This record gives sequence, structure tokens and C-alpha cells, in this order.
Amino acid sequence: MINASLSPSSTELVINVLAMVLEQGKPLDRAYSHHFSGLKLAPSEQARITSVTGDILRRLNLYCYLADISTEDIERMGSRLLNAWHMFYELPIPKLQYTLAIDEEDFAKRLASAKEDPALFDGCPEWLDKLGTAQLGEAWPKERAALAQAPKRYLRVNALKTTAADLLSQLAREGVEAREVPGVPSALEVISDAALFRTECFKQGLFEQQDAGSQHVAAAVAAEPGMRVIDACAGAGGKTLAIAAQMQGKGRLLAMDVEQWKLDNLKQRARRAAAHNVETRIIASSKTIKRLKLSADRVLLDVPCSGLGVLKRNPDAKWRDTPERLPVLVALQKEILQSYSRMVKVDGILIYATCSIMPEENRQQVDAFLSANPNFSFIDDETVSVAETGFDGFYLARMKRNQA
Ligand SMILES: C[S@@+](CC[C@H](N)C(=O)[O-])C[C@H]1O[C@@H](n2cnc3c(N)ncnc32)[C@H](O)[C@@H]1O
Repeated sequence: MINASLSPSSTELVINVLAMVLEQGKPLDRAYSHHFSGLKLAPSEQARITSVTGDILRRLNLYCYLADISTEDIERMGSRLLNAWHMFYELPIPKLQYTLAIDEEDFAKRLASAKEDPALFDGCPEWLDKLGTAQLGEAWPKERAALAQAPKRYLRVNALKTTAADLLSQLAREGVEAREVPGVPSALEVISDAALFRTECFKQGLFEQQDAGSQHVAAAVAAEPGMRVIDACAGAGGKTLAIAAQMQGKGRLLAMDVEQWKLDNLKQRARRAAAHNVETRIIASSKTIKRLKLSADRVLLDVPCSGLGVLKRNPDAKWRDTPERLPVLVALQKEILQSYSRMVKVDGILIYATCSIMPEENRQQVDAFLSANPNFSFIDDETVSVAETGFDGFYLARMKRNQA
């Protein structure tokens, strides 16, 4: 994808999106929709812009260092940043009307010294490198390097409507090239640049866009038709819809969250996917949880987390987040685990999950929960490593309730 220079107009768009994210603090997807609306960009050009913007955000500190500018000065110095980015990939520099040129000799010196600093080369802010090293030790550098790579595009075959083989051939008829993903039977990897959401297959609800790691976590719920299942931090329902397919639409699937707009979004997606056994419920207070005491065969707690496993896909988070957020999240996860586990019935299974690879949010939480709750026993756990799988990074643990 990164094999040709951007046009001058696309360069300007990338600078504007970056400035909106980094200087106005807007989420990346909102910055894209703001700047793309009203433009008649070809899907391939739009894909190039998002791919270059993503790459710059994944290694923003590296490109800023090469451009000799600060990460806070993108609006004013954006052309210099984009020049450095083109020089890094040895691409001809776009001919902008106003541009801040970079001295080639100076650039070569900076590049040589950046290569001596692996954390900088992987686009890792200092606070994150310290945290990753403290949490993961020797395993951190390879995860850090993997988090600097572009994410692959995956979709989940909606088993309520189709099969992987049928979807592959229908997508091929619409010009979308995809292939199966070893180890994740519900997933297909999209290998062409197609505009997926414009396809008939999408309109018919034959698939959802979802990372293969997230699908792997949903598979661990192993819900069966007729069960009573609660997805208590359902958000817009990525995992809920996967669970509905496991249940073949039979049984009761309750999707809960503290944000109504996410549940509204979920309802819409569930309709398109024909996931008719999904019910949504807002968590208004602890009473909502209490009323569901000992009621579910499976409870999935996909808790709010640092998101440090999904930085490939959300690279802007690295430049917004601070290390102070982690202890706050860890305390919230602990509270959710303790309180929401009440909904698991005897012999039922609790599935705790995060999109983080940091032990403090993962195994350490589970161990603390198990020692405070001897009525639950550990079944298994797994960290989906970004480096080993190429997927987003996740964690999941399964625990069984043995007594009320
Ligand atoms: C990691 S996201 C869930 C992603 C979702 N399961 C998916 O697969 O698309 C965590 C969710 O927890 C929700 N949340 C935050 N605090 C919560 C709480 N106290 N109880 C329940 N959900 C909460 C957030 O609104 C967010 O939607």
C-alpha cells in the first residue's frame, strides 16, 4: 500500500486529519468523516489516505523526530512531517504550494540515530515503553514492534445467514478478495482494497467487520442454543452478535452496557444480522445486576480497558493516553468483575476479557478475583499475542461458579 507518493490534495487531507486528531483531540474516525464528507474520493484514494494517516500515527514520534518538529505542532509544520514521511519511504515528495523542506544530510543523520533507538523506531511513547517493559519484560519489544504494523482487515462470517465458503464466492463476485484465517473458523481476511461497507453482502448482513482476535475471544464463550447468556459490557455488540450466531438465534442473549447510544447501535446491527434473540438493557444502577443474580449460563465481561492490545487499529490513543489512566481502569475492572459475577448461575461460566496484553489488567485481575471468591474455579486463560498472531491483542479467562 505504501508504494507511491500521495497527491498534493491527499497530502493536505492527511495533514488536516492529523491536526484535528492531535491538536483538537477528536477521535480518528470522526476526523475522517469530517474531512471526507462532501468529497468525491475514489475508494482507492480514500484507502491510501487512511493507510498513510494510520502509519504516521503509529510512528508519530519517529516521523516528527525525522522532520525535527514537535508532535504538538502538526497544523503549522504538517508539510515538513509529510516530507519526512515520504523521505523515510524513499518516495518522491509531493509538490505542495507551500512546503517546509528538509535537508537531506540532516535527515540521513537523524534516520541513522533513530535506528539506534528501537522504541522510537517502533513509534512508542516513553511512558508506554516504560509500562510495557515493567509489565511484559522480555516479551515487550516484539509486541511493541508488532503494534507498529498496519492492522489487517478481517470480517466475521454471519453463521445465522451464510457460510464461509458461500460468503467467499459472493464477495468474489463483488470484486472483494478474501481468504480463510487458520485457527479462527468464523473469520475471513480481506486482501483487496475493496470498500466493504458498500457491498451487497454487507447490506444483507452476511458479515461484520471484526478483528480475528476479537472473534477468538467471542468463540471462548461457547454459548449453546437455548442457553441464557449475558454480555454485560456489550458496547455496540461486536461480541454479542458472534455469540448470537453460536446460539443459532435460540435462547436468551442479554446485551448490557452503561451507554444507551451503544445499545441503540447494537440493536440496529442485530436487526441486519437477523440476531433475533438479542435483548438490550441499560445498566442504570447496581440493582440492574442484582435482579439477574444467579441467572445466566454464561456471563461475558468484556471490560473497559487500556486498549493497549489494539493500538495498531487505534494508533491515536497512544498520543492521547497517559499512564495515570491505567490504575483507574484496573479499579473499575475489579469492581465490575466482583459485582457482575453475581449473575453467573451455579455450574455457569464467567468469561473475563480485555483488549489489553498487560498482566495487570488480565491474569493479575483474575488471580485476585479467584482468591477473593473461592466459589469460582479457574478453567483456562489465554493472551492473544499481537506478535505471534498478527491479530489485535486480547486476553480471556474462563472461570466456573461451583457454589452460590
Ligand atoms: C471493551 S468495550 C466492549 C466492546 C464490545 N464488547 C465489543 O465486542 O464490541 C467495554 C464496554 O464497557 C462499557 N462499560 C464501561 N463501564 C461499564 C460498567 N460499569 N458496566 C458495564 N459496562 C461498562 C463501555 O461503555 C464499553 O462499551
